[in-house]
Amino acid sequence: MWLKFSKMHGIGNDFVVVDLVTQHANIRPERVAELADRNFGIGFDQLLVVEKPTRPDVDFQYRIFNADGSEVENCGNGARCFARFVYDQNLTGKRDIRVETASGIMELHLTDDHQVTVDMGKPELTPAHIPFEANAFATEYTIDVPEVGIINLGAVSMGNPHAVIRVDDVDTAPVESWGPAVESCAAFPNKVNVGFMQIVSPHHIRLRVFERGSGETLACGTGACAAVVSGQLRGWLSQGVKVSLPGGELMIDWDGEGAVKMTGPAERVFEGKVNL
Ligand SMILES: N[C@@H](CCC[C@H](N)C(=O)O)C(=O)O
Repeated sequence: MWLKFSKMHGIGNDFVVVDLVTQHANIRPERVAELADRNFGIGFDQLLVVEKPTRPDVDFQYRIFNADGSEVENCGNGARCFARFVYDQNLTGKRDIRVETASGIMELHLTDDHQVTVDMGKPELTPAHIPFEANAFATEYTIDVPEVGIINLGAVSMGNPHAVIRVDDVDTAPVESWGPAVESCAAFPNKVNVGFMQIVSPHHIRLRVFERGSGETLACGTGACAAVVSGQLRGWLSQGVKVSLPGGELMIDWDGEGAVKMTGPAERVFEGKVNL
């Protein structure tokens, strides 16, 4: 069955977005992986699915599939595109939208200046909840990664798991080699997204992210939030941080205790029809 979709991106992290409120389909992981292929499919980092909510206090259910077909808990850049999509497609008239994800409730706000601010919720730092193999919380952990060696990292969940590694220069960071090795190391039983963070100043970082299930992307919203949380906890950053990613910039605000706020753009590229 042919379904309408929108191709969108949030600073280069690109998505196919499908409305399953007014259309019907079963999502099959192997079909998602075929469509994500940049030569033989449409090409995308994640497939975002809009569904009816399962509870009365939210507007939609938001489901996320990585390029390898795995369903995951959260996607920050996707959340901004989700808000733009449901508003532009007239699925809602609200500019403040509540969605349920596999990791909890998110609040999305379409601003007057064509940006989207997302309340990403509180970061989860308890190792067992990330999940990460450690006896107790620490702002920094030292682990031995096969093929890499002993490295220091921060571990944070923004609904999905992130490792944050500080580097001197993101341009020369070993993203292609360390990324997959850390992603699949035993310390993260559900695998992990791997961020490489360069501190420019207490209010500015540069970041590259090797995403679990998708590889390096031009931007990762949850990765930007995790990097800022980790950088603040490790004493390198102050509240209110500009994050420069290969595809553009995000503003991340965290008061050190509560929810993380992320602000950035969301763009529609084209529309099409696909057989899911
Ligand atoms: N691009 C996303 C994150 C998508 C999910 C991630 N690859 C995972 O497996 O957790 C973002 O902008 O946050």
